[in-house]
Amino acid sequence: MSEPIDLLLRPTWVVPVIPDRVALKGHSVAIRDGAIVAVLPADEADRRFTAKEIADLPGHALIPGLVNLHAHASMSLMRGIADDLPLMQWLQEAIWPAEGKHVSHAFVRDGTALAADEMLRGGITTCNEMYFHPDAAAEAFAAAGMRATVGVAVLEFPTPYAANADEYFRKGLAARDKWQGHPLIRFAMAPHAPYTVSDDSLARVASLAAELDCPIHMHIHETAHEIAESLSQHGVRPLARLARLGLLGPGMIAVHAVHLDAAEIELLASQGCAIAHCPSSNMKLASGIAPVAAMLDKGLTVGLGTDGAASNNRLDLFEEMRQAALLAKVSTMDPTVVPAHTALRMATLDGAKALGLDHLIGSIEPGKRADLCAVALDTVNNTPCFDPVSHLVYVAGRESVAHVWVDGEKRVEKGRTVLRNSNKELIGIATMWQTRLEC
Ligand SMILES: CSC[C@H]1O[C@@H](n2cnc3c(O)ncnc32)[C@H](O)[C@@H]1O
Ligand SMILES: [Zn+2]
Repeated sequence: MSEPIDLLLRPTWVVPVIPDRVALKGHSVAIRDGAIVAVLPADEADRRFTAKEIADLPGHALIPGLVNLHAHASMSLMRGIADDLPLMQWLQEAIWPAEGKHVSHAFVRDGTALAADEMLRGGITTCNEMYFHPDAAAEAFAAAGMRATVGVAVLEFPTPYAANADEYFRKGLAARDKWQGHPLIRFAMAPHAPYTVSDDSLARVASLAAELDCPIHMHIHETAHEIAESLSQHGVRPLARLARLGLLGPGMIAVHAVHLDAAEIELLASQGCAIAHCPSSNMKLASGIAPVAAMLDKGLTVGLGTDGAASNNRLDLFEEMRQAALLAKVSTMDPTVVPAHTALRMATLDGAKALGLDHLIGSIEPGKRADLCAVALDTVNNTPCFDPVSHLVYVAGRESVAHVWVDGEKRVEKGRTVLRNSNKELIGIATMWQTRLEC
C-alpha cells in the first residue's frame, strides 16, 4: 500500500546541508502537512508514495530555504536615500531624521511587504527582523507567508513609535502577545545597540529574554567608534558591559561583531552566542571585516544577514554567501577558509541554530518543516556542473531561484511570488512612499 503525501519534489540534486558536504543526485523529497516525510532515491519514492502533486525539477538543486539572520525589512522604502557614508553619519544625518518623520505602522507594513517579496523571490524563507512597529512587520510577514522572528525593538531615544524605553517594551511585548501561537511568527528581544540602550534597559532585556525564552538580537561591535565611545563613557568595551549585565548566552545573536579581539571571540564562543555576519553592509559602510575564520575556528555559530536595504542595498543572501566566502579568504590570505559548503551552511542551518529554530528548519531532513528553495542550475553559466554547491555560492545568483515553499506551501513559482497580487501593486505602493519621503 502506498503512503499518501501532499507533494513529491524530484530535483536533479538535493543539497540537504545535514549531512554536511553532500549533494544527493536522483533523490526525491516527500512532503505531508507542511513537513518533510522522507528524502530518498527517486525510484523508491515512486514506489512508496502517492502524491497529490508531483514537481519534476530537472537541472534544479533543492536547498533549504535561506535564513536572513539580520534585517530591517521596511528600510526597503529608504533604499538609496543615503549611500557612501560611514555608519554614524549615515544614521545621524540621514536615516534617523527620515525615520523620525516618516516611520508609522503603515510605513512598516508596506516596507516589510516590499522586502518580503524580494526576499522570497531570492530564496529567503525566514527573516530575523529588527525595526519599529513590530506588529506591522509581523502582519506583513504573515500576509506574505514568510517565516519571521520579529524583534521587540528597544532604544532610549524618542521616535514617533515610542516616547521612551518603557513604551518600546510595552508596545513590543503587546505585539508579541498578539502573535503568540502563529505558525510562522516568533518574537525576540531587539535592543538596538550598546550606544543607544541604557544599563537599566539592557538588564530588563536580559531578564525578559530568560523569562520568555527568546533570542536577543543586537548590533554589537560594528565600528571602531562604538568601542572608543564605550571606553570613554563606561570605561569598558561594549561586550564587557553586556557580559556584566547578563546579556551573553546561547540566545544572543550579535550582529556585525566586526571589531573583536581574541579574548572577545573566546568569550562569545564560551557563552554559546551566535553571530549575524553582514559582509555587504560592513563593506559598504566601511565598518571593517568581521573575523569570521577565527570565529568558526572557535566553534561559534555564524549565520548571514543582509542588514537593511538602506545600507546593503540588496536583500540577497546568494550575494552574502559569495561575499562571506571571498572576504574571509582575502582577509586571512587563506583560500581554504569559508569554502562553498560552509557559506551555504551559514545561510541555512547556522542561521536557524542562532534563532533556536534548527529543530524546525535549516536542513532537508525528515521531521523538519518544508521550507525549501529550488534553484535552476541548467543555464549556460551553470553548465557544466561538477558540484552544485560550488555553483550555488560562486555562480548562481538569486535570479536562478525558481520555486520556493514555506511550511510546504508554494510561495514562489517560476520566480514570481504567488500570494502577492502583482508587481504593479507593489511598485505603486513603493512609489507612493517615495513621493512622501521626497517632501
Ligand atoms: C531598533 S529599530 C532599528 C534601528 O537600527 C537602525 N539601523 C539600520 N542598520 C543599522 C546598522 O547597520 N547599525 C546600526 N543601526 C542600524 C535603523 O535605522 C533603526 O533606527
Ligand atoms: Zn542592522
